[in-house]
Amino acid sequence: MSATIRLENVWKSYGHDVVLENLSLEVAAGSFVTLVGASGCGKTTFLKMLLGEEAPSRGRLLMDGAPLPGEPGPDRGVVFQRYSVFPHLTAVQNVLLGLELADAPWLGRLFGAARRTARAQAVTALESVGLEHALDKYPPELSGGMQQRLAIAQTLVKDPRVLLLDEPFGALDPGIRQDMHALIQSLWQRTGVTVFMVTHDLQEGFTLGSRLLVFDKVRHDPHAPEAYGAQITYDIPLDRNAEASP
Ligand SMILES: Nc1ncnc2c1ncn2[C@@H]1O[C@H](COP(=O)(O)OP(=O)(O)OP(=O)(O)O)[C@@H](O)[C@H]1O
Repeated sequence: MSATIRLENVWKSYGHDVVLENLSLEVAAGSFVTLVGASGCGKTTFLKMLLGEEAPSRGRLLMDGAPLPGEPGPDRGVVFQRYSVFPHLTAVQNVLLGLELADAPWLGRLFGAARRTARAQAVTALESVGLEHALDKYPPELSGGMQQRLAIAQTLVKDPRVLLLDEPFGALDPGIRQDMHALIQSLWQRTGVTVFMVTHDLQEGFTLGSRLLVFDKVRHDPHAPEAYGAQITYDIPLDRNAEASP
């Protein structure tokens, strides 16, 4: 089940440095929101707040009407541009670890039948991203695109309600990117998860999602560049039957 996200007058500052100012937004469950904006305007900070890694300085963040948990949890999955996977674990062990940490957070291990079930889930997740032939390979033996597929499987296996993607394809070659676009869209259509994806590629932003948000700093004080933060300057519904239906 995917989640509705609501921001009410959200501000984020680091000390005196205002990064994001007064964001208000309602995102329907099952939306695919792409985020674009100049470097340093706070897109990653926005994702970190949704993840629960950063708290808003002011305002409220709600998931399905309830305050968003103040720490990361399995209901919100994240994939970064790089380094999301553990190099010393095989593909299947990487995915299994995510499940073990979610289900047995203190021990970090499952045993017996629970472990066998978790392993089967991990294999299914790897199959869903096209890595069925690489179950026992280590990340350094995988291409960049395959590593990102692994990172996506590691996140999807926990059946998140919100998927946060921070330039997940930014480091990949154009041909591989096309394959990844097809993959992420089919996963979105199949699961109906609510997606937020940061990208530097405007075309990617326009073609992948169901809604495009542009972040920009519109207020400037030349004597105090840190006094104002970025706002959402464009909120564009894209021509794609809005939400995915799971
Ligand atoms: N933990 C932190 N402490 C202090 N300042 C921070 C912290 N994290 C981010 N910032 C500042 O917040 C601003 C926004 O950073 P953020 O990474 O969110 O931007 P971005 O839009 O994702 O940039 P890019 O597109 O280059 O990845 C930057 O000025 C950054 O220096």
